Amino acid sequence: MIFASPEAFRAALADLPAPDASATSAARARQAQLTKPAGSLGRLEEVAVFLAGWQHRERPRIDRARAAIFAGNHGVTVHGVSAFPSSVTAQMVANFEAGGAAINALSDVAGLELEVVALDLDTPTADFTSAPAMTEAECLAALNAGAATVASDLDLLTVGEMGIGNSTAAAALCARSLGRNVADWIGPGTGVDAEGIVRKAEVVRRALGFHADAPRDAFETLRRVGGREIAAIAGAVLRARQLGVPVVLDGFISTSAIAPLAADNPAIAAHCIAGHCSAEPGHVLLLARLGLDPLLSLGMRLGEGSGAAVAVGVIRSALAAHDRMATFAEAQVSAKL
Ligand SMILES: O=C(O)c1ccc[n+]([C@@H]2O[C@H](COP(=O)([O-])O)[C@@H](O)[C@H]2O)c1
Ligand SMILES: Cc1cc2nc[nH]c2cc1C
Repeated sequence: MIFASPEAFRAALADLPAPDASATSAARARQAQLTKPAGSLGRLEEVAVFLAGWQHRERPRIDRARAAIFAGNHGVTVHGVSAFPSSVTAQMVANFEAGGAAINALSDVAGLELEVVALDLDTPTADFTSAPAMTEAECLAALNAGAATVASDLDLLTVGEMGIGNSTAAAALCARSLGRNVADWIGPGTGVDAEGIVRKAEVVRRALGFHADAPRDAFETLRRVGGREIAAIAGAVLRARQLGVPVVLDGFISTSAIAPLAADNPAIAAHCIAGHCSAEPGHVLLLARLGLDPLLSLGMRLGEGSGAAVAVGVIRSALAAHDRMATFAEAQVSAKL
């Protein structure tokens, strides 16, 4: 067990490593010498410098990268909060294993090792409108399942999830961690209609009321209104930070996993890139609160790490330019007047 107790998780969250300042400045200096007007590769330049800092090298690379996809089931689905039945979670895990899902195609193209972790699908979390979603032991197990997917030799980790009903858990996590009106965090998820959206908001309001007097730290919030796959993402992101592995986040649900962590330590998102901005309406608000500027905005709202995988193509382009371009001196190109 990497996080042996809730206290060990809290201690890790309180003690986040910083990026390597000398690798960051070496990469920035290299960018200034490459054969292009300063800043002309825009965000690609920032991505290369960002990865240099977290990978501790002037020329970051992606030799080994993993897409970790976590699946969990949710007791809150008894309230009719999803357009699909809970059985789809296990069916989609089988589809991931058979190679037929979007993430299979997209992780392959992006050069990512795909690791699918199904978390106790036969035992949904408790209905969090009337009980904590998980016991302490269950939440700890999920955090550790996430942490276990992070190897120290990974150059990059992308995270994703599959869990019918989890857009309601994500909304509850955001509302409890970050405030705002509950309705701001509610959206169609897999495609519920207007009545479904009203129902989801009512469920989240009830859950916030039920847990109002409970402790508000990250572990308790994940345990009370999160889910196993969401806690696993939180554990993976925190473990990646400890090991110096940069992370690409996916959509609203993946990103919601770090909302409670950010409430305790706002620096948690510093090693994360937002791969994309999902069409789920809360995502744009959540990214702004975390200080994350998404790389892509393609109207995607699938989950399962799909947007993060597509963003890896852009990240690879950023690193290829940073690594392979000639400097003004090498190419004998005249510098700016
Ligand atoms: O991540 C997103 O932005 C996202 C937006 C909408 C839906 N999803 C996926 O849809 C499922 C959650 O939707 P729902 O309606 O069952 O709460 C879950 O399996 C997610 O992967 C994911
Ligand atoms: C079919 C299907 C695929 C998914 N992938 C991630 N969430 C999903 C939800 C559904 C319903």
